[in-house]
Amino acid sequence: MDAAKLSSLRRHLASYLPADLLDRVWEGGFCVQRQPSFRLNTLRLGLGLGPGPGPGLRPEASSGESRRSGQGGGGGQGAGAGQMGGRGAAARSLLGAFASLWGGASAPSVADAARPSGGAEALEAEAREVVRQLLEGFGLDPSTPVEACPYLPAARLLPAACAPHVRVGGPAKDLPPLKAGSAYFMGLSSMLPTLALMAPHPGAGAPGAPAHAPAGGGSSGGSSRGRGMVPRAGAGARGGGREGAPGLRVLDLCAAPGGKTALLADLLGGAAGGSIVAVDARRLAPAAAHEVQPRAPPARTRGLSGRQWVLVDAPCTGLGRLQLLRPEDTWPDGWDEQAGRRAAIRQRMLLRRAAALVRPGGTIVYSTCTLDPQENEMVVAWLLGEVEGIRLVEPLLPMPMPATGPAPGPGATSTPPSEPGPGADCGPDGQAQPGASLAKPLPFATAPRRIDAARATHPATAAPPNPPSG
Ligand SMILES: C[S@@+](CC[C@H](N)C(=O)[O-])C[C@H]1O[C@@H](n2cnc3c(N)ncnc32)[C@H](O)[C@@H]1O
Repeated sequence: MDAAKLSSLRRHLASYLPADLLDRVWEGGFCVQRQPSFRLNTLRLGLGLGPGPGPGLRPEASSGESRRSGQGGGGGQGAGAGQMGGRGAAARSLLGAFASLWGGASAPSVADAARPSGGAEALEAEAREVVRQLLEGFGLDPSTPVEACPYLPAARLLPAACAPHVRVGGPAKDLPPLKAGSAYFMGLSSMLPTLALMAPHPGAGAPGAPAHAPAGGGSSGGSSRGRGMVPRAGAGARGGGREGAPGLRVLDLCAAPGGKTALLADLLGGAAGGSIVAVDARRLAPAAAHEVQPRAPPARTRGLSGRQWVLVDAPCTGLGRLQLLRPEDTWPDGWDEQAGRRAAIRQRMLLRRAAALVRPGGTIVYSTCTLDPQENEMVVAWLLGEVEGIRLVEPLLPMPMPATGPAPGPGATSTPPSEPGPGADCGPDGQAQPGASLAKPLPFATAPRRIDAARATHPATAAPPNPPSG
């Protein structure tokens, strides 16, 4: 990138990032090799395992792994969990809820119940073997402790020492588990959009409460009588599982290359009557659309049929990735001053389409991997002004939601940018930042916004303006 473009990129970032954060983003992007500790914080990676018989790698210790309890205290050891401060108890109970909802040790999920006998053990053994091969491949002691991921039972948090080995396009891709497709690397922030689909939100009623607030009900948040997509902590315990999952139909509107689709399939693998339809403008061989059916339907279906989620993991300028780049990386060569504006037009088109497709009572999650408010807050504010009967809800995530950027514009029916949720503060790629202050929240690169469709008022079917090419 030439000097003129670099300075215009810096001016652009300075228009919405606080100066100290801008410095950190900038340094992280271009001088990362001189700041290895920062890089290590932002590259605390989860290891997803697939394909497997189900989502059930329990967050329990296996040989060489740190032990974690399931319910409640289970969240105490995860990324950033040590910096929960006054929010610690809430965070622990939330993480406990996530763990129990998704197959944690104390509460088998629907998928756990459906898994063929021996499946969990087989997957556990596979996880150990994958971890061993990766650590060996990185030249580390294969008995190095590896933590379970509190948000996804079928994942592991690799030790920070692995970070230098797993950069995009780095040598790790040639290690056997990755070549064989039995594992993939995923930044924790990449899990957030999927978690946001499933997370409860403040004001979510008890199971059995009305599915959603009345149409046009104004802001959500604490006053909402709506119901989260998953039960609250403790609900759906043993023998129950994910009450929100049965009958779920998920449309993954921007699916390629498929990281979040795979995560969704992991998490919903055993849900009765559920399906994921994943589409993308990019053509993937042999076809552009894939339907993923649950692997093993459970014996019985619990209520809440026909729930619908739409995930819009939109194409964007990707400025959040600055943090992850090394000087030799060529990106963001494609960036120019109009890139955000062009991306926003396409994002609006996609969100409008999602709003037309989602059923009343359904949920849209919108996410990007950019820091630019014109592609984030402003796009969501636009949709809220454009479509009646939808509202923004703040999912309770085990990692905080973004709290920066301009408030939504006039006409928006939304909550203001949220306080960070329980958990640790986050860096620009959404990773936990040990030692960062909760009083000064940082933005996410991947910043999922969840929009609930309360009633059947859809935008006109007329297509929005064509997005510019490129
Ligand atoms: C950020 S990527 C999605 C990443 C993906 N969700 C994952 O987790 O692997 C955005 C995707 O949107 C796709 N896209 C762009 N315009 C689109 C459109 N009009 N309809 C559907 N997909 C589109 C791009 O091809 C790209 O694959």
